[in-house]
Amino acid sequence: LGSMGSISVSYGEDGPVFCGLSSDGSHLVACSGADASVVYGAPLRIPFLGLTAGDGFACGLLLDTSQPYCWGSNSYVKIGVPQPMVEGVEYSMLSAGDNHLCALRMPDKGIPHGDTSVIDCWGYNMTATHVVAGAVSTISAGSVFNCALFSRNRTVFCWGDETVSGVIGLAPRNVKFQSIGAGGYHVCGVLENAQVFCWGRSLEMQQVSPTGAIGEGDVSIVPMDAMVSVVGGRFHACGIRSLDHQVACWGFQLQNSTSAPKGLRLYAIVAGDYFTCGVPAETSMKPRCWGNSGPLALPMAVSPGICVSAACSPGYYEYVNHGELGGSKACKPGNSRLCLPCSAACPDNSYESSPCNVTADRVCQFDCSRCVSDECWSYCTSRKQTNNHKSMDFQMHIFVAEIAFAIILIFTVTAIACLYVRHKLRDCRCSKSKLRMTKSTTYSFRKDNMKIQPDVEDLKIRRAQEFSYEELEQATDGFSEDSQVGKGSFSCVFRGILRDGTVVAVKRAIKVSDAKKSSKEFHTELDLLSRLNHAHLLDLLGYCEDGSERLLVYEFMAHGSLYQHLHGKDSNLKKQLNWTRRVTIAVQAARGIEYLHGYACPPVIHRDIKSSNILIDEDHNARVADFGLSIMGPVDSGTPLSELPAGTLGYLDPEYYRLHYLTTKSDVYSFGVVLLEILSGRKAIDMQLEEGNIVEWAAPLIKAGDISGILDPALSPPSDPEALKKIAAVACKCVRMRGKDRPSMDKVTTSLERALALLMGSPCIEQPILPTEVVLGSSRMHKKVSQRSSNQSCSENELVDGDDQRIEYRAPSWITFPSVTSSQRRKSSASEADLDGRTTTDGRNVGSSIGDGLRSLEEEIGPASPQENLYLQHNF
Ligand SMILES: Nc1ncnc2c1ncn2[C@@H]1O[C@H](COP(=O)(O)OP(=O)(O)OP(=O)(O)O)[C@@H](O)[C@H]1O
Repeated sequence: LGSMGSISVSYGEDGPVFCGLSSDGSHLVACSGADASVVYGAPLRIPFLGLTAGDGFACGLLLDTSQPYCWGSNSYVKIGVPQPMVEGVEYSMLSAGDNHLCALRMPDKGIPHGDTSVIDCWGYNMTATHVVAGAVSTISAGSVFNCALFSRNRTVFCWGDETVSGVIGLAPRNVKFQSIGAGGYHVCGVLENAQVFCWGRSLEMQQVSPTGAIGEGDVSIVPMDAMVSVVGGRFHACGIRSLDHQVACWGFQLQNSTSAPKGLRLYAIVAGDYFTCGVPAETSMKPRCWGNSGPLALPMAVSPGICVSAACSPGYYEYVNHGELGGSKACKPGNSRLCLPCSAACPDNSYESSPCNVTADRVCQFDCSRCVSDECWSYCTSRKQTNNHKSMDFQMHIFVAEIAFAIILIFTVTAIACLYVRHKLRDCRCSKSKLRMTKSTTYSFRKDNMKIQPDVEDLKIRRAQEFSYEELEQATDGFSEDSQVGKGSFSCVFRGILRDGTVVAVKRAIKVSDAKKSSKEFHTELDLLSRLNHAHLLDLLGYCEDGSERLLVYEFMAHGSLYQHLHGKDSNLKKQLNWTRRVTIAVQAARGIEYLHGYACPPVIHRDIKSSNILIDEDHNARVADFGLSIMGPVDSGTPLSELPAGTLGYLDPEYYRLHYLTTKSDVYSFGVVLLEILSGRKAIDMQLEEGNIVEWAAPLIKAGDISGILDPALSPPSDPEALKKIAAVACKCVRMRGKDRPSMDKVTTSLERALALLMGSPCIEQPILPTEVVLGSSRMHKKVSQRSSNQSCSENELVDGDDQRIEYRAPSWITFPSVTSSQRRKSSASEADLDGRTTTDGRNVGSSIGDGLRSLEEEIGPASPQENLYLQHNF
C-alpha cells in the first residue's frame, strides 16, 4: 500500500514482511517476517532504487534498468519483471495495492505527446495503460485503487474500483497537497499548510473486518499536528509530525495491536494492512514496527529514503549516512542524493540553535528559563546536574582521593576473603567431582570414545535448565492424554505450559529396564545438545532426571512434524503445504543437517533423518529434531562401526545397513528420501502401493524424465516445473547406492537454494539465496569461523569459541532417550509407516522390495557375506 520508498511492508494470510534497502548505499534489499515467499524470494544481490509491497508480494524498481521487479506469491502479480507495455520503457516510481502494481513512466520515455504522464498498471482488474494530462510527481496505491499527485497544481486524481473503495468520487478537486499516502480504503495527504486531510470510507469498512477485532477511531478524524509525511494502512493512517519527527497514528487498529512508539524520532514510515514500520533517526537505522503481529524490532540497518538525481528542494536537506560504519555515501550513482524534510519549527520552550541547511536538519535547544513541558524539565535538570558536577569537580577530586585509599583497603580485604572462600569451595567441589568421575567411568562410550573432559561437560550441561518432575507434571496436566501431541518409539511428547506461561513440548521417555544405558544415552545427548546451535535445529530448554524418569523440555513446535503435514489424516494440512513452503522446508532442514555435518565440532551424523523428525514452528520454519541416534566422530572416516545399524525403515542407507559403514552420506541418503516424500506426498514405505519403497518407485521415473509422474497430486503443478525437476534430480543423487556417489550436504543445500530461487522466479539462480543470513544469522558466515577452527583440533578452547558464535544462532537442538537397537527401531517405525495390523504379508512385501534394492546394491558393491545375509533376513 502507499507510495514507493526505501522500505515496504507486505501483508496477507502468511503475515507481514518488512523489506528495506540497506543503509550502506549499496541499494540492496533485505526482508524479514513470516511470509517465506517474500523473505526468501527477495533478490539479495540486485540493487533497487525503491520498494513497494502488496498482499503477499513486494516489488522494487531496479536501479540499473528502471524496470519493476516483483517477488513473493500473488496470483495476480507476475513474479519477476512484469511484461512492459512498451519494450524497453523505463519507470521512475512504483506503487502496489492488494493485487496490483502500478508504475509511472519516466517523463522523457514513451510519452505520446506534450505535458502528459503515462502510468502502467498490472494485476487484478487493473492491467491497463493510463495517459494522464499533466506531469505526475507521485503515485500511491490503495487496496483496489490508485491516486496520482500532479506536480504543478499539486492536486490529486484517483482511479480504480470505485464500487469497492468508494475513494475515487470523494477525492477533493481543488485541494493542494505536498504529498499523499493511500491506505486500504482511504487516502491521506499533507496539505500545503502541513495539516493532514483524509478521505475515504474506512469507517464503513468496519464490517468487512474480523468481528470484534477493531478498536475505536475514524481515519477521517485526523490529528491537528503539522506533518511532513503520511502513510495509510488498511483502516488506519500514521504520519511523522513536523515539529519533533515523532509518529502519530489514528483510525482503526486491531485490538491486540502494539501501539506506535512514543518519544522516537523517525525519518520515514511505511504501512502494510495492520502493521506499520519506521526508520528511527538514530545511527543504528534499525527499523521499529508496531501494529498487529510481525517483528517489532528488525536487525537490519535500512536507508531512510529514496535517492533522487535533482538537488534537494527548499525545506529538505541532504541526508549523509553517519551510520555505525562511518559517513558512507547513501546513494548510488554518486550524483544522486537522499533528501529528507526539515523539521518545521522547534518545540515549545526551545529555540533554534542552528537552522536547517543543505546537509542537516535544524537543531533545537530548550530554553531552561522558560520550561513548561516535561521534556524541557528533564533536559534542563540533567544539564543542571552536569554543570553542578563541573563546579564540584575540584571538591570531588579531593573527595575521590580520600575515598580511594578506603576503597583500595576494602578491596584488598574483600579479595583476601574471596580467595579464602574459593579455596574452601574448591575443596568442596573437588570431592563432588571425584564422585562424578567415579560415576562417569561406567560410561565408557562417553569417556573413551567421545573424549569429553568431565569439567567441560558439566559446564555445558548447565546451559539447559533443570526442571523438577513435579513442575513438568503440573505443566502437562499430569501427562494427561489431552496434552499428548505425539508418540515415538520410546517416548511420548506432551504439550505443557510452564509457570511463566512458556508453551513447551515435554518428551517423556517410556521407562526402560536398562536404566544405566538409558542414563548414558540421556547424558550423551545432553552433552550433544550443548555443542549444537543452529536456527534449523530444535531448541532444548531443559531436562529432568528423577529416578527412572527422563524428561526433556523443548520449544513447542506449533505446526507439528512434516510427516503430519504430508501424511496426516487432515488432507488440508497437505494442501496448505504449497510448493514454496515445501521447498523452503527442504532448504531449512538441509541447512540444519549441513550444520551437523560441516560446522558442528566434532561433526555429528544424525542417523535418523525422516519427515517425522523435521518439525515446523509457528512461522512455518523447519527445525531438525531427534538426535537420539546421533554419532559424533570423524566424518567420512570409512571406519565401519561395531554397533548394529540403527535408523528407520525406508530411510536407512543401504550401504550402512549392508556394510555398517556409517558416514555423513548415510544422512544424505535419508534426506534424499525426505525430498522424495516432499515432492510426491508419499510415505517412505507405503505397503498399499505396488512399489512399497519410495526410492524404487520414484528414482526410475525421475531418471526417465517423468517428473510429473511423481509430483504430489494434492497440489497443482507449478507453472514452471524446472525447480521441482532440479529437486528431483538432487533427490535421485542423494539416494544413490554408494555413499561416495552421493553429494555432500552443503552441495545439496546449495542446489535446493537455487531451486527455491528458481521456483520464486529470482533472476539470480546462479547465486543461491541465503535467507538465514538476513533473518537469523548465517551458517555460511560461520563457515569461515568453523573452517578456521576445524584446522585446529577440536579442543576445549574451541568449544569456548563456539559459545561466542552461538549469539547468531538460536539455542540448541535435540535428544532422544533410551538406546535404540536397529530391530527395535525398525519394528516401531514400521508401525509408524502404517504397517499396523499387517504382519507376514507385509513382511514379505517389504522383503521383496528391499530385496530388489539389495540386488542392485550387490551389483555395485558385491554380494553380502553369510553373516550379513542373516542380519538382513532377521531385520527386514
Ligand atoms: N518439540 C515438539 N513440538 C511439537 N510436537 C513435537 C515436538 N517434538 C515431537 N513432537 C511430536 O511428537 C511426535 C513424536 O516425536 P518423537 O521424537 O518422540 O518420535 P518420532 O521421532 O516421531 O519417532 P521415533 O521415536 O520412532 O524416531 C513427533 O512426530 C511430533 O509430531
